[in-house]
Amino acid sequence: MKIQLALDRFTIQEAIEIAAKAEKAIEWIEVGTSLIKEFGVKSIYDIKNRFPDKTVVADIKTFDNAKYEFELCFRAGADIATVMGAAPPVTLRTCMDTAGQFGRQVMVDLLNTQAHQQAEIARLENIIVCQHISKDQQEEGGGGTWGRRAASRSQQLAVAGGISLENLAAVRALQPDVLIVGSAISKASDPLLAARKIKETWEALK
Ligand SMILES: O=C(CO)[C@H](O)[C@H](O)COP(=O)(O)O
Repeated sequence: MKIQLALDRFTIQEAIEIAAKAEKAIEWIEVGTSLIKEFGVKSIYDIKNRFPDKTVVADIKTFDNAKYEFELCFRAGADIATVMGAAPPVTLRTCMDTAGQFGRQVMVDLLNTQAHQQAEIARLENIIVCQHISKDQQEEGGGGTWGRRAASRSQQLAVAGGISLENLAAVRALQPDVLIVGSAISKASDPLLAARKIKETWEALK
């Protein structure tokens, strides 16, 4: 299991400082959608530049204009960029093609996808699918559940949305490859300790 630290609603400098604190206990760093919207692809560039050995995920949540947006992310140094699974099939194909040209990867966010879209996505090879309970669903309270692992063995499963020590057992049952954790680490008084506790608890749940 890898931890992807999601950095949202910070300045670039704050995001770098939090990632630096948690660095030893996380594998992937997500440049959150909010950072990309507020500061542009400079946020991706600065974070990859500071953490060249980490896998950097640009959570751009592409829905259209896939080639342009994915090229922006990859040229800025992202190893992985995200696309919404509810986007038109041509957009998903273009993301896959663009990632292939750069030797990078695609994460497909299943938020609000319909069954027929999930079935199409399950056929894609070598992607990361993300089961995601959105911020709005979290804030509304109790809305949304994480789905199950897709059929394709070449796909990795990531799970996101309000993950904390309290719901780790439920998340563990989904057998994800990647745990996307934001606030539970980034808002903790000691982000390194918070990330380590998640890892230890995860191991203890085996
Ligand atoms: O994609 C996201 C928001 O759109 C975040 O990465 C995700 O929600 C993780 O943050 P948190 O653990 O605070 O929910």
